Amino acid sequence: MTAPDTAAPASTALLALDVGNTRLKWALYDRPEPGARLLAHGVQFLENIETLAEGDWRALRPPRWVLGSIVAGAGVRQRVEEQLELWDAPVQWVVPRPAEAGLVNGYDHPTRLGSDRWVAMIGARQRLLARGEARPCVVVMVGTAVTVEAIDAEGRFLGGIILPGHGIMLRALESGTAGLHVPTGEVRAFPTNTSDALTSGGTFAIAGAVQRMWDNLSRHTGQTPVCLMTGGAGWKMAPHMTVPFELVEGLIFDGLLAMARERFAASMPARA
Ligand SMILES: Nc1ncnc2c1ncn2[C@@H]1O[C@H](COP(=O)(O)OP(=O)(O)OP(=O)(O)O)[C@@H](O)[C@H]1O
Ligand SMILES: CC(C)(CO)[C@@H](O)C(=O)NCCC(=O)O
Ligand SMILES: [K+]
Repeated sequence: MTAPDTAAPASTALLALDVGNTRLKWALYDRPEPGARLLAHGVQFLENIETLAEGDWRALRPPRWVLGSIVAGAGVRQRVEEQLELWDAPVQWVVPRPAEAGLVNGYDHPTRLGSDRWVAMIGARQRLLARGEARPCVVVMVGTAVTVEAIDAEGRFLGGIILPGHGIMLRALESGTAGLHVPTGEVRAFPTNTSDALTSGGTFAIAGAVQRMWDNLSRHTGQTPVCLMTGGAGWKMAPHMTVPFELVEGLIFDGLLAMARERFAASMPARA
């Protein structure tokens, strides 16, 4: 049986959420699969989540599905879910699995891996496969915290590192020492003042960590890895990286779309 042409089309929109340590990022797509059209997107500090339903989300096309990554705690999750009551769509929060969307999870306890890390890696793997490059890959996310992951050519997540983001590093130094309270400086090869020394130190710590994981993965696989870097502060790191890399926007959203295809595409109305 086919529905009459005159019936209003059911929404096939997907709301994708990336609830980080500091901010919530959201994106509304016209359908739940890679290549979907982006209808609207935005970002809100976690303190301001309460404004979403009455504000940014008020006039949106109602999503049929909501799929999210969240690394913030239960309190934040509860507050996001309250805003989502605006629509009927139930929310699915990603919990990392032993394997999904072409990626195998090598974590000792797969569900303890941060969902943002899992989703970004799925996004990275899909991106490489889409262009026929099944190569080892280093995935870098630069945000409140920094993560650097290693994936082999077969799509096995071998392991990764977590380090403080640039902001946390500098705040830790400020609060842990007596005399370090200075404005942001410049990245210099040989810093000669405190501001430059701090800013360069944080930047080199991140660039050096990426170099180290890239070396580990090269040695382990005997191949030259691809390095994909994402996150709001990725562009700040870009001039200072020591391995070849690509800056890619929204790996988390790429990953959420790939997962949405596996979870929801079967319940999409057939296209004419
Ligand atoms: N020069 C810099 N180099 C690298 N990182 C920086 C620099 N300046 C700021 N940052 C980092 O960028 C972060 C902001 O990045 P981003 O916008 O991705 O974070 P966020 O969305 O707030 O994080 P989350 O996703 O964890 O909520 C800051 O917390 C800080 O640690
Ligand atoms: C490491 C962060 C904070 C990065 O956002 C997040 O992925 C997280 O809280 N992870 C849980 C611990 C883990 O990934 O081992
Ligand atoms: K994040």
